[in-house]
Amino acid sequence: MSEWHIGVIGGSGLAGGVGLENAQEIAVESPFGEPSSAVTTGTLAGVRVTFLPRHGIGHAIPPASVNFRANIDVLKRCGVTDVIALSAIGSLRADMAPGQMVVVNQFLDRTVSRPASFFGPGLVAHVSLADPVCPRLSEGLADAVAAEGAVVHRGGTYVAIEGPQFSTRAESLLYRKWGGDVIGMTAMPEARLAREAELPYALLGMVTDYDAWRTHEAGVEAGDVLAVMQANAALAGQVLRRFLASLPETRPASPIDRALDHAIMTAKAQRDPMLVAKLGAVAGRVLG
Ligand SMILES: CSC[C@H]1O[C@H](OP(=O)(O)O)[C@H](O)[C@@H]1O
Ligand SMILES: Nc1ncnc2[nH]cnc12
Repeated sequence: MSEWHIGVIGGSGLAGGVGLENAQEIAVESPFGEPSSAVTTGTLAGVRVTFLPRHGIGHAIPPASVNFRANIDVLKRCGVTDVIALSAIGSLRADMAPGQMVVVNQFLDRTVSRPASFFGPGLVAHVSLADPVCPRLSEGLADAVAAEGAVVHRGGTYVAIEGPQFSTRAESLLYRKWGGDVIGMTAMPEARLAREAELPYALLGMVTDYDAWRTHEAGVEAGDVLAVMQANAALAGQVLRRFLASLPETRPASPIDRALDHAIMTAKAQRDPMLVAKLGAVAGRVLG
């Protein structure tokens, strides 16, 4: 068995899992509350994989109610070393067409109501988010998509909206002016929290629609998104399997494994012991 342990967060249309071998369902508790569901852990292409459906079983959890902290905490507790997030995304560009894949590398965060950090009063930390995704996971995923014969865009800026409504045409046009390439409702604060938990994170987005900026066309409907996702779910599984098969046996260290090295500001004597205890999985490496 390789040293990698990949956490896979499955988005819309992907709650059914990724076909793990020797799969076992485990309900893992988190001090941050209820995760979206129990995790399923098993192997794929000889690599340990732990799967979590972002919106819960049967897509019962809307984007703003996903407990992103609990989800990331639970993956960390399971011993995951790296996270691959799979998402349905709208396109803000003519050349990113439905059915194509985008390996996202930047974010514009417009979410407003979600706890976006594991840290807080009594334990202050500031991680760097300049480069919010892991380059080696991203490159490996993009190579796997290309090897499957699908169109892949290597990089793209994801606008994270609060939802649950899709955007107005004016918002969609504004996000294009801001430099947004794709749009979704879930990658933030997921990516922020993965970084705080020192988990390298990559986001494979499957383009399902053109959002609302093409003013001569009808706006996006959830049914359209799900139809494209259903058509692409098998491809997502094949890409994942190929990506896992491409991983070397040994996992070289990543700088993201040590994202908290210089992040914690609060003096030892001033730290809130309750919060320190809660952060055992996420930040135990640096909290001692
Ligand atoms: C079903 S359309 C909107 C829904 O799809 C995306 O979810 P995910 O990122 O989990 O695949 C989008 O962000 C919305 O939550
Ligand atoms: N156009 C869109 N806006 C927000 N989230 C989405 N998920 C898929 N398509 C989307």
